[in-house]
Amino acid sequence: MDEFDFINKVKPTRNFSKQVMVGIGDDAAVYQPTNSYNQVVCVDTMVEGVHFLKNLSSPQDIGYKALAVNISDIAAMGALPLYYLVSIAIPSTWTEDELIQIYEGMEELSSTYKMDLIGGDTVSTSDKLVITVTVIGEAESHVQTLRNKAEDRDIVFVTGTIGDSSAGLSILLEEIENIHPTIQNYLVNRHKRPIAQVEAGQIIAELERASLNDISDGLASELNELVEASKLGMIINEEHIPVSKELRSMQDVYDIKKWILYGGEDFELVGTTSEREWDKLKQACTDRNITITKIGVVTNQHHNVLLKNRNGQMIQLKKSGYNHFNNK
Ligand SMILES: Nc1ncnc2c1ncn2[C@@H]1O[C@H](COP(=O)(O)OP(=O)(O)OP(=O)(O)O)[C@@H](O)[C@H]1O
Ligand SMILES: Cc1ncc(C[n+]2csc(CCOP(=O)(O)O)c2C)c(N)n1
Ligand SMILES: [Mg+2]
Ligand SMILES: [Mg+2]
Ligand SMILES: [Mg+2]
Repeated sequence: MDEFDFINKVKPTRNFSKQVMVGIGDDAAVYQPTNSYNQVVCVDTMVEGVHFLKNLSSPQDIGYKALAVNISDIAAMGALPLYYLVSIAIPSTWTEDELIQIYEGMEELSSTYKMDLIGGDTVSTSDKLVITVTVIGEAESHVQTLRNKAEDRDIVFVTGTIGDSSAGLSILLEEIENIHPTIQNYLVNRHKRPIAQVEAGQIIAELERASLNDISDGLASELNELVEASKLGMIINEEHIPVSKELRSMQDVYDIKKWILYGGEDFELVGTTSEREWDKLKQACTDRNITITKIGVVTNQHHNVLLKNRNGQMIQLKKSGYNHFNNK
């Protein structure tokens, strides 16, 4: 494979945005930001063996997810994704065709948001494939859906359903078996092709005040990030955490609770807003067919995340979940 030839192959033939002055082909990309918008930038990396296994995910799925997880961070900032850059470290175990398919997976998702690929980097590596995606987005300058914006008595909410991705991973890794094929397909797809909650993020961005986070490391971990940043506490009602009918159907045989609380990679949004604004948020989401659920309340009485379980007992939800250097 030739480095320059490869770059030419992944170079887009056209840009959606007229604000891109220089895309792929020079030392850096140049784009003109929109007046009165803030630029919002994030980067997340996926590593073969850590975030995906080559024999269990297609190259398209890997590309799709590498971009989706970054769009999810942009959504959590109440912003819209515009541009992306891709850095890829390639070992000899990957063919050029497979690499092009990774880009096809990203292109499939980026075209739904009309995002432009404006740059990146291509290097060789000795062992595992590493893909790093940077996404640049924009939000109107008043938007501030930050982790430290929670206040006493806020409603804690979450979009979608929680735990599916992690259960899907357990199926992929053959940690569990004899699951009905329809349920398997649903859960594995939730793991391989997470849907970033951009539209929900846009609705939340228009509230007077909201704290927001996306769920990458697990619900317990992200809730703890919100309370740490806001210097408050939370009481979460376990029975109110939304769980898909597919995951629910497994509860008699498997411990679905560990997937729901600590699994991660749901890429749903979790946040808080005032009681008054909650009704408005719920209605706006319902109108757009977006699932959003109240799961608890913020309190200034302590600095922990407490979970009221099905027996009415309060337990502390620790910040455990996915941690690269200290897992489980
Ligand atoms: N190596 C690093 N150097 C500089 N900043 C970093 C580094 N790693 C993380 N950060 C910053 O730390 C903050 C938290 O990063 P983190 O990766 O935990 O968030 P996240 O992307 O929402 O979570 P996840 O990576 O699980 O999706 C972000 O502001 C991020 O830019
Ligand atoms: C093969 C394989 N083993 C384990 C996992 C689970 N996993 C990996 S990283 C992560 C948290 C988010 O990552 P980050 O914090 O880097 O954004 C999770 C839950 C997986 N996806 N694939
Ligand atoms: Mg990150
Ligand atoms: Mg995040
Ligand atoms: Mg992230």
